[in-house]
Amino acid sequence: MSARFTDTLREAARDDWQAASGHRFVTELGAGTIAPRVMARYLVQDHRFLDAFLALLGAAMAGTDRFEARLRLARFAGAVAGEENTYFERAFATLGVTSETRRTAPDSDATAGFQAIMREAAATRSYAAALCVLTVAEWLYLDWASKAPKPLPTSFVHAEWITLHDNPDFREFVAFLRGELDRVGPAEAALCQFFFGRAVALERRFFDAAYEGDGAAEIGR
Ligand SMILES: Cc1ncc(C[n+]2csc(CCO)c2C)c(N)n1
Repeated sequence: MSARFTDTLREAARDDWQAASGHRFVTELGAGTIAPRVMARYLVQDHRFLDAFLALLGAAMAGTDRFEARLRLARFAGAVAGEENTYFERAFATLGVTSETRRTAPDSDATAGFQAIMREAAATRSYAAALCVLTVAEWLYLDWASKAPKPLPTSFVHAEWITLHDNPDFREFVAFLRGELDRVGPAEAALCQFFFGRAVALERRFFDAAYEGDGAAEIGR
């Protein structure tokens, strides 16, 4: 039996995939030992990621050839715009991240890189290219979150960031994205490799960035 197209893409990006899904950030999050300033720095950047992510979801919604897929993407967009946003607000309040910090902290290179690749994927007007970046962002998060140790850490800031990415709805959405990419990707295989591989490398860098920048502008001091 031949491998699924999405398995082939992941295999080609294996080093970065494993480095990201087994990252120090993931281990410390699961153990509940992550430094509050690291978590704060990560979430400030991730909230910006979410904005470009929704724009990319819109591009996929516009680009798909199937009504069923458009509905599924639209439902997900609604869920993201609702629930996850309240997580960020509650987490920022608990971590003492002010609106001033959220506004003025500069984009990390990884954040800028993600915003660029999401814009680039949207600009190709290729449903497959948009799906590649979306699939990496969801599937890689499901991968590490589903391997988190139980019981979950006691703080909602940690536990909810895990359960947001490891629950039946999310699992089903990843399965949907992979199915779509398996369906439309092979016709644009080179383009897919290009976007998928770079997106995985950016996920790794995004976690790295949470541990960088302990300079004067550090969040949480
Ligand atoms: C760098 C980074 N990569 C992937 C995700 C995962 N993710 C992005 S948007 C979204 C939908 C709402 O849960 C999910 C799961 C993230 N948060 N940050």
